[in-house]
Formats: sequence, C-alpha cells, structure tokens
Amino acid sequence: MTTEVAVRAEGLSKSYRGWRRRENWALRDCTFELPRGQVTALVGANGAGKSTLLGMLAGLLDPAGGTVDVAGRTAFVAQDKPVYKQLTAPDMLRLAARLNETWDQRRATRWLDRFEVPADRRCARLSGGQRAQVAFAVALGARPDVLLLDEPLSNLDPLARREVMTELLAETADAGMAVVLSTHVVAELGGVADRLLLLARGRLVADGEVDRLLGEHLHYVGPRADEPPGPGEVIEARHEERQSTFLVRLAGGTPVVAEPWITRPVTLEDLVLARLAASRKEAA
Ligand SMILES: Nc1ncnc2c1ncn2[C@@H]1O[C@H](COP(=O)(O)OP(=O)(O)OP(=O)(O)O)[C@@H](O)[C@H]1O
Repeated sequence: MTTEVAVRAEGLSKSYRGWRRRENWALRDCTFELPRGQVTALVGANGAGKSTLLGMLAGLLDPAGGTVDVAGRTAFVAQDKPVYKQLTAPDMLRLAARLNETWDQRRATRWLDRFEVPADRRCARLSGGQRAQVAFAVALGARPDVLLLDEPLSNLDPLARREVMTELLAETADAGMAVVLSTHVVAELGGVADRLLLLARGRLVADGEVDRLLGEHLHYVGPRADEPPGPGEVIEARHEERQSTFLVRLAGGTPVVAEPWITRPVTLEDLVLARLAASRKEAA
C-alpha cells in the first residue's frame, strides 16, 4: 500500500447467519481505496451495510471474503457513542491516556472546551450530544491515522452538526488523517465530504471524489417528455403534469440543449437520493 492510501478494501464481503441458517449478505464484493487527508461520507439506506463495513475497517468484524488493509492506527466511535457513565469527561480522557500508547491531551481537551462539555458531571448526567462529544474527544486524542465514525451527527443539534463537521475538517487537514463517517444527514455533507461511498443492499453503487461525481451528473429540466433531450444514462426521471426532470450520468462534457430545455447542476443530496431510489427500483 502506498503512503498516500489510508484504507484499501478488495472484494470485501460479510454475511450473517439468519433464519434456518440461511446466509444473509450484509456486504458484497466491495472494492475501494481511501486516501489520507480526506473525509469520506459513507451513505446508504437503513440496513445497507454501513455499520458492517465500519466494523470491518475497525477490525472488529472478520470478513467472510476479500481483504481490508488499514494503514496505521484506527479509532472507531460506534453508533451508541460508548462512554463510562460513572466517569466525568476529564476522567474519560485520563483513562484513555492510560489505555492508548499515543495520546494527545491538548487535542482531546480542546475538543471538549470547544463544545463546552461540562467537566464536573458524570457522563450519565450529560446530554446525548455532550456524551457524543466526549466519545469524539477520546477518539481524536488517540491521534488515529484513520478515524471511523458511525453516525456521528445523530445526537447533535443542527448548529453542533455543522460545527462538528467543520472541526473534523480542520483536524483532517492538520493531521492528514482519513475520516470515514456514516450518515443519513446528506444535506449537511456539502462542502465537507471529499469522497462518497454509497452502499445499496451491501453493494457499492457509487465511489469517488464528490466533485468528480457531481461533475459527471446533471439535470435536464423541460416540458413533459419520455426521453431526455441530450446524452447520458438516466438515473432518475421525474414527471409532473407539464414538466419532466431527468437526472443523468454523463460520459463526456456538459451537453448543450435546445430551448425550452435547460440543464441544472446536481447537489450531493440529489445524487444520493436518485442513486438510492434507482437501486431500490432495480431490487424490486
Ligand atoms: N449481528 C447481526 N446478525 C444478523 N444480521 C445482521 C447483524 N448485524 C447486521 N445485520 C444485517 O446486515 C445488514 C446490514 O446491517 P448494517 O447494520 O451494517 O446496516 P446499516 O447500513 O449500518 O444500517 P442503519 O442505517 O440502519 O444503521 C442488515 O440487513 C442487518 O439486518
């Protein structure tokens, strides 16, 4: 693995034994590389395999097939943001300092101060969002090369969500860390996520730099029609009484369309929702 690659997965698969020992595939044949110094958003519907993938990257789950290679130290914050309820936030940092070979007290304390986490209360008496901040501080203090966050935004208010994303971005740029975070809050990823890993029913359906992916897609908007007015693979077609909108994937540059049709850029949210809807339709 080159020094620029933080994570490499090849043909990664995982199954769980289900009813009558039938094999249920949570992840099928996933191959991707994640570079250092980037934030990757791991997105997919409920049950798509996000936590399973993060668990395997963290080394907590064994793959049923394929390989995963992670360069350096990892830190993983699980969905339930585990902290010891009897300890205060500073106690948690003291414990983490003893348990981790590498520990950056300044970095961890800075995070707690930044989010004004009370220092004199046990974690049991902190809010869900404040407990999450303690778990993030512990993970960052460990100076990981790869930081894995399972739904980090789920307990946070809208302002805290934005601030956490901004701070994570700064930490990523500073430390050259690779961050992988799973989330359903796609609208808030714009300007923060460098890369996208999109899972649908255990398979990777989109993988790449967000800017490149967005540049490869566009909307055609115009009068009601069965076909788009220009080139591209149709990912989603929406029709109203007098208007049609096609979200397409382009093979080449931006096409020019004749009036009254117009082209419109695609946001990350548009792209994710269209891809998820297309996968659901295919499966059905
Ligand atoms: N321990 C387990 N035993 C059996 N099946 C499991 C187990 N853990 C997960 N699964 C199944 O594997 C699939 C992927 O689950 P996973 O938790 O990875 O999805 P997810 O994308 O994180 O979902 P969510 O967004 O709802 O958290 C699902 O079908 C789930 O039911």
